[in-house]
Amino acid sequence: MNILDKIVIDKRKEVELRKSIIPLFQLEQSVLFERKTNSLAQNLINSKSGIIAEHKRRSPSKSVINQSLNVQDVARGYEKAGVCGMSVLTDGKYFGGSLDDLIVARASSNLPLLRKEFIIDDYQIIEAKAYGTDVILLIAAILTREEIKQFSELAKSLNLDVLLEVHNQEELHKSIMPSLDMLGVNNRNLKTFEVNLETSKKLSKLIPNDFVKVSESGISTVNAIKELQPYGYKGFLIGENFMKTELPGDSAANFIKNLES
Ligand SMILES: O=C(O)c1ccccc1NCC(=O)[C@H](O)[C@H](O)COP(=O)(O)O
Repeated sequence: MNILDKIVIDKRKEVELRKSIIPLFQLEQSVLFERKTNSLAQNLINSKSGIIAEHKRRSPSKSVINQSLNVQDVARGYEKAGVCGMSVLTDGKYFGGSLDDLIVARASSNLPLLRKEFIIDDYQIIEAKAYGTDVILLIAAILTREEIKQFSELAKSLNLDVLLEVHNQEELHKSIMPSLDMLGVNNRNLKTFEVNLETSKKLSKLIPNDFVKVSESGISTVNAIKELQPYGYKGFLIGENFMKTELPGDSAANFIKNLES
């Protein structure tokens, strides 16, 4: 069984447990549920650099990235650096994240926040909104077309942006629909962890121009972004390259300075 299948099996159990602890109606009473959201897609369209910076402590492909930072400092640093949005991993078992990370990031910055999660149930979208998210991620590799439609339409009804992630042509063809805002190409194969930026280049011409194009994973140089921009990419999701440093905000600031110069 590959890691993605394992993550999804664990996630189903986790979500059932969460539902039994905090029922939906209680999530809908959160103060943040009424908050006016910020659009990541709009920020990317208006930006020259298009950086979405991630908070990532560890991952299945890289056991430890950085365990010593606090989310507040990371969020403030990213906002000061001028990123377009922040991605917050909320999975605990495989990435060491939590919904508390999302709350702390929300309290520390006004950036559009992406809940980076393996969404397999409506409940997680309501939860995302209740914890201050602006954007949800849907991963085509773990969802049917019907689920993508159901989840993206629910997210849009809550004024959340939707980033749909694909890794190959088949996933892309299955997923295209009007309820998506951004189409992300993950350069990492989530089943084998192989990373190749050519994936973004290859798939770019198949993505209709109605969607904001985002390239995700394995980006560590300004040159990589300069190579991807002519393919129509407006957003670049970067995790490890910033998080492996002592001051991710400063790394992001230098990166953006070099990109825009
Ligand atoms: O990063 C992993 O090892 C991973 C494994 C299995 C599923 C998802 C995984 N990562 C999630 C992401 O998409 C990345 O955290 C994100 O794109 C940033 O990537 P990077 O800049 O390479 O840290």
